[in-house]
Amino acid sequence: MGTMSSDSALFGIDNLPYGVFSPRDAPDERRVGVRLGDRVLDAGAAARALGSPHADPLSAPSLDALLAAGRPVWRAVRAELRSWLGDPAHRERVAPLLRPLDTVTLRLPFTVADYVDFYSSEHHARNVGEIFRPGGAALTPNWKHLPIGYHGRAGSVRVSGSPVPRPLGQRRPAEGSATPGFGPTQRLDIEAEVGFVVGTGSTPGRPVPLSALREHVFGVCLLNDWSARDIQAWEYVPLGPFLGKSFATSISAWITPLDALDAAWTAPPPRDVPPLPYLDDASAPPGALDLRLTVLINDHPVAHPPFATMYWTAAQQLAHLTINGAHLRTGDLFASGTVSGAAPEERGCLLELTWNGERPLRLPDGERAFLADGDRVTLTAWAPGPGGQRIGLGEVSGTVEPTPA
Ligand SMILES: O=C(O)/C=C/C(=O)CC(=O)CC(=O)O
Ligand SMILES: [Ca+2]
Ligand SMILES: [Mg+2]
Repeated sequence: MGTMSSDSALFGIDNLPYGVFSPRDAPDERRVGVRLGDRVLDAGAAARALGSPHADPLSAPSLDALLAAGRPVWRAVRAELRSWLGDPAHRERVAPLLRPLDTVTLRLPFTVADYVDFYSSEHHARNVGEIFRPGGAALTPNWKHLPIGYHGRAGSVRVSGSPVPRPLGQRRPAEGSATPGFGPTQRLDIEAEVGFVVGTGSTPGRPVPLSALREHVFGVCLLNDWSARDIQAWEYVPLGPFLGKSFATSISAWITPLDALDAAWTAPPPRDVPPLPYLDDASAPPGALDLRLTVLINDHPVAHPPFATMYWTAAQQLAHLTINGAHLRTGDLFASGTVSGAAPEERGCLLELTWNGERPLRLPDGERAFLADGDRVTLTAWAPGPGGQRIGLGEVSGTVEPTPA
């Protein structure tokens, strides 16, 4: 485990992210857990021991019931957890229900309903435009009018620590050949992103306004949208990413409730093109989140993407996702898009960091244009919390395995 994630200062009483764990000696069980420092509270057992009215959702084998319960319950449960874990009066009953993190296995914490991936970093979009469409406009004409996205494959979302086999696929025919290349991807990449987890669904036909974000979104996770650039570059015209991004998407095991991120809201970049009214956040409260990401390859930091620089916010993404009448369901996951800042060391994928392989990264264990088999990629992040503390967002990691024989 990375040293940052074991820093108990990042997971204090003002954080309390949710996950699902199996005790090491009972791998088939699934229990809702709440992280405090380097320990995990068996939340269902605590709720039963302390006579909580919310013992049912907390005793479920996933976060699904808690997500569906809605914001008043999310807030009530958080207040209870703060009291159980912070008030000395409860210490004796709660202490035996806190387990060291290294005695549990963390699981995918909720059932992923629909998965959407946005493309909301202007820096990323400009860089990728220059790399993939040289000579064309870096931004497509629609870019500043709507948050571009694509529907991904919910079933390929996996929890941190799950291996990522190198995908197989077609690539552009070699010069002078009429037949596409085929084989394990030669350009396996990462995309450092933030995922938003929907709790409360919405009504079909009723768009969700910007102001309703917090009624629907329960919390955030870290997300790595593993991408095969050679497969993607050949397949994606005209309908967009397909097999180049549907083989694996990894999320962190801990879902940080939005209620833990109150101190992290900040103003998004200036909107130089006024958006249509349903996307216009000029008079809305600050809609960007100040999350500081780090990308590590084999524990070596390679980038520090700043989430606050994203052009389109989560509220705008949700408003756009539903403007045609599409509705939200509990467990929907929407990802921010690759987080890239203005500076070269703030870029959230290897495609940009190495400029499509032209300028390989120098790591302690050799040069990397794209990922090698055996590489372990980790994303971590923190956010400002109350009183100058830091709120840890945990980590999402995955190790690249060779294509199965
Ligand atoms: O501009 C393109 O052709 C491709 C862009 C991406 O691959 C980025 C993507 O998946 C969305 C994102 O994560 O920002
Ligand atoms: Ca992506
Ligand atoms: Mg994906």
